[in-house]
Amino acid sequence: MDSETAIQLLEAQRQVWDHSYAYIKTMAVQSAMELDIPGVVQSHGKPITVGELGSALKIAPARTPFLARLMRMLAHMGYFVENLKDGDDETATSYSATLMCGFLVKDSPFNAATWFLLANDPIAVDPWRSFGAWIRQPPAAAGGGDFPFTHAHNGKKLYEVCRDVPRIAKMMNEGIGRDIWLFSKALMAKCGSHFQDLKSIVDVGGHTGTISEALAEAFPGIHCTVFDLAQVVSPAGDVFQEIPPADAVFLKVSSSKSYDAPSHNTRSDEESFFPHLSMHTALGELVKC
Ligand SMILES: C[S@@+](CC[C@H](N)C(=O)[O-])C[C@H]1O[C@@H](n2cnc3c(N)ncnc32)[C@H](O)[C@@H]1O
Repeated sequence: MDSETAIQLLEAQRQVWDHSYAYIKTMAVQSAMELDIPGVVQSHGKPITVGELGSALKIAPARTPFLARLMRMLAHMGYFVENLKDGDDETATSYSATLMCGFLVKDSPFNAATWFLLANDPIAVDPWRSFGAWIRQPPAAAGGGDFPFTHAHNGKKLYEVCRDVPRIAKMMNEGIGRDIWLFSKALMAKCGSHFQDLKSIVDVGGHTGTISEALAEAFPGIHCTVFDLAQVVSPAGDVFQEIPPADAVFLKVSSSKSYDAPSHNTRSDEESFFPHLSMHTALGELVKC
């Protein structure tokens, strides 16, 4: 083997190893949340050393080197800024919180813990586990509903699982609620003026009405209708049956793309796995910022 091939193979192997151990990042975030590390670092008010953090978390000194490794990992992932000290004493390294860290703080209005638990729940992970088995099966008869998700959940789509499993419904409602809170602030800050001439609007898949509340507060003249499924609001409806009349339909489009990347409105990966998202492309966007 020539040296160039050897180096290319080693690099390829490194990437495969990265993927083999990808779960470590997820587990590091989970451990940080369980220990409330983000809350302790943020409330400290200034960079906190690993030693101080260990004391605050009541961790035995013998275990502090493990805490140091966890903190280093979380810093590499973007949750903390690391301030290295000269010398070998890992416990003297200090850390301060980044914007990302705020999403893991318990009392934050945009805390992402529930979403994290949902994303790692067997309900979400099982479709991936059975993907190989599903894709080898002959396609189901026409009529829709043939997805890895439905295959893993006895033919049920995500919102049917939500309707039938209270634990998932609770996590979805809480997770979506926190997500919309932040989104509604960004929406009003970045494109609030798009709504000013409207007399009425219907928020399709509007959950419990957080966006409508923000709209009504900014533009008291707008009549907002929140339109969602029966397990979320009452009166309820199904977007595939009818949408109440209004000057405009508001529909937030989910995308896996970065907020900085140009949007080409293609089917996202999630859309293919979670059939409920197809309603987003079925109706298109009202507001493009
Ligand atoms: C991912 S949440 C999005 C909530 C909010 N619009 C946002 O942008 O954050 C999707 C919402 O669509 C609702 N939904 C799903 N299928 C629906 C349907 N067939 N008709 C009406 N609402 C639906 C769900 O109950 C949920 O509240």
